[in-house]
Amino acid sequence: MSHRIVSVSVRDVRFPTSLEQHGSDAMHTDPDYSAAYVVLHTACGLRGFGLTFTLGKGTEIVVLAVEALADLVVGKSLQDIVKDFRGFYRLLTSDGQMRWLGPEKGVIQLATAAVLNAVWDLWARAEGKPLWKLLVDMAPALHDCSIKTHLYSNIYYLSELFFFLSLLPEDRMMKEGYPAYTTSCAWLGYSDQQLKQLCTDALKSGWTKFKVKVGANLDDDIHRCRLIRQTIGPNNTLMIDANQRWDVAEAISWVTSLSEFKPLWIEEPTSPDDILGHAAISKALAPLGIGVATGEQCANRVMFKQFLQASALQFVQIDSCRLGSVNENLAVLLMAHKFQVPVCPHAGGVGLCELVQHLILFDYICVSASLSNRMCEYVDHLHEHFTSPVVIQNAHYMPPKDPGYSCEMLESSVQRHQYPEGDTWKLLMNK
Ligand SMILES: C[C@H](O)[C@@H](O)[C@@H](O)[C@H](O)C(=O)O
Ligand SMILES: [Mg+2]
Repeated sequence: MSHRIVSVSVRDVRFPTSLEQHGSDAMHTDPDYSAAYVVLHTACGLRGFGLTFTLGKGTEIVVLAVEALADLVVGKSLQDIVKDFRGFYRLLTSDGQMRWLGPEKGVIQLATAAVLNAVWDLWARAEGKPLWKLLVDMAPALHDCSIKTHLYSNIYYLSELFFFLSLLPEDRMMKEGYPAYTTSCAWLGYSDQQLKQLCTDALKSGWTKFKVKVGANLDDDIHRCRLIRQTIGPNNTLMIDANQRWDVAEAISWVTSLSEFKPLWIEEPTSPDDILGHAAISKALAPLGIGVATGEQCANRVMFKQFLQASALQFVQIDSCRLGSVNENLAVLLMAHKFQVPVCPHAGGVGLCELVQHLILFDYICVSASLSNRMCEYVDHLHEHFTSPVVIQNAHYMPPKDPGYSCEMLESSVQRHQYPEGDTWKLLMNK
């Protein structure tokens, strides 16, 4: 069957999460978790679903960017795309006029991710497999999907690495799942009472690794980290996340002041583009046993290449929507493996957990073959809007079984939350 793409639809779907301060951090104080939600329609009726994660008003710009890319997709058949997937990636990212907007960063890259996520979903559905399984079954052939440009020369030939892929049996993942940590107990806007209650509940459900937002006020951070450390005890894992709030020297002194709470990592301590700044922070914090994690705003593989080359991060946080979909994430997984730096994906938002679980399963089964110092982020928000929501058991992601990339939303949810015409928004605007 040809699976020719006959149309692309994209919708602006927003959830008013800022009302209860879900998702709040030192830089994003009123986040409404949102998605530019893409559906590819094929001549034979099969559909592919994709999205990119955004916040509130930003969504309308990403939607326009997806519409601008749609012409490059309509008329193509899935078979032709996957036969030369690398070429298709380059077609989307190298349009002579739209490339000026990035290249491969910002709004246009988020839009590329939404479209390509939908293509991968379509492919997995056409094969009748969950995406992670499609990737595992074709591991050596993935060479043709990954992005090689700008990775060559001083690092290695990406192609070489594909010959050294491991292939662990899937049984362990099917039985135990992939280890996760939770961020949704400790958003910056939550009260002490909320923090304590959510951590206590999470401990009862088997969570052992917790991330706390910091960066707005040092006294408040000391107070909140103390409260959480006391609640979770000395042996559970704590991470802290500043969402780019500091400059380099400030980051070092602030985190040093929080070192008594024994965080495993400081996430996004400074500008996400400041690679050498991250290297300086990494060096200064290493004696304290605190690593640097970053990636949720790392725009592309070339940035990751330099972070790795400069020893500027100790935890790679890939993102299923910030990078150019599976294609670019594959390149980053392989580079992280080459540098022996653990990958701990960024998730949460709306749909990011659903998407990235596929990539980290592939990483474990085919690339890293290790769980050492590795875990995938989880937040407990908005899963009820998906047709195949993530399954968490005892703080582990259980491998998805349904065909596709798990980001199809319930049509009723999309309609209710579409901005501005959905009922949720009409009600809020009339208040
Ligand atoms: C605005 C968002 O909630 C961010 O705070 C969030 O993605 C965060 O950085 C995270 O690591 O989960
Ligand atoms: Mg973060």
